[in-house]
Amino acid sequence: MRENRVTSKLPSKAERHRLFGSVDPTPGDKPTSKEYMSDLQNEQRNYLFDIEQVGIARVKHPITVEAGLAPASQVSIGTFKLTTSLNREAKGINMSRLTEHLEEYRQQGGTTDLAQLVRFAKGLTARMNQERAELELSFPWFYERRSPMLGKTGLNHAEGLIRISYEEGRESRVVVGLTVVVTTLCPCSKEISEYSAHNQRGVVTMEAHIDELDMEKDWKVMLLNAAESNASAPLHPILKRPDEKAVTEKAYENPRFVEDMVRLIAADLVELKAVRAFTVECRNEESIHLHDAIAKISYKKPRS
Ligand SMILES: Nc1nc2c(ncn2[C@@H]2O[C@H](COP(=O)(O)OP(=O)(O)OP(=O)(O)O)[C@@H](O)[C@H]2O)c(=O)[nH]1
Repeated sequence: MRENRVTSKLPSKAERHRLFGSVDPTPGDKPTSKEYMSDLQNEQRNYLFDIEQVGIARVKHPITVEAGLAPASQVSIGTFKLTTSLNREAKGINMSRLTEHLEEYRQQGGTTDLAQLVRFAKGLTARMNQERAELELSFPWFYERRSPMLGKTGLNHAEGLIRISYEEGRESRVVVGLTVVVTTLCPCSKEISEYSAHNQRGVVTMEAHIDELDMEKDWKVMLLNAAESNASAPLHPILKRPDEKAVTEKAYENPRFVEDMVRLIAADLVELKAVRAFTVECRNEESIHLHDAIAKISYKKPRS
């Protein structure tokens, strides 16, 4: 194969672009200033159907996360979905206003504070001149975790979720969620074996409809505790041998099926005053199968 070398003086960059197909702008007769441009989105006709949600998704954006566990504040990467309703008389939404709204929120120090995000969703209906708006935000949340015997701190992480639905004149619907990974040890395996018991990572996903924005406790810590305190054992970033012995024995002392996990966590969520309804799912990445074991409970508290 011949040596790959530039054999002559390189053409200028403009000549290179032409060589590769760039052409000059073609003069046209369409308006270039906004006020004279056609505005298809705002054309009013009967477009047959109302649309529940139209907007933008997978919008990556820095977000400040405040927490009841150290670190008290961190900048994380949020993934946003921002949508509004659209009546059948309108052709389209003014989509650029969604990211304009998000940019303003960033400049105001955009956090994951629930009351601020409800105000964000309310502001979206006004800016978009639509009846309903929905915000969905997922983000990794890092929290300090100390090892059980030697107190070695490191960072664990869980996946946070906030979903806010706003409609003028109605109570906002605020749903928070957390996906937490824990250790689960199989009760059947422990019961039937002379020694040992198969255990694995269990992925717990909770979503809770809450009705108190100024909650006295951080909802992330509440959900984290509901998952970890009912597991065979929590996970740690750093474990020295005394720590590893402690978590190994703790898991053996607390065997949990996926069914046990969702029932025990559901009991904790029922006891949480701020929680109005919830779903909890546990998915075990079974260490003795190529498949997972799963279980899910959905629950709605009676109206008090
Ligand atoms: N509604 C709609 N807009 C789209 C779609 N695809 C692209 N766009 C957006 O259209 C936007 C421009 O429309 P508008 O946001 O109404 O822009 P504008 O009318 O100049 O802005 P305003 O003065 O705020 O109304 C661009 O940001 C595009 O992202 C689509 O499928 N539906």
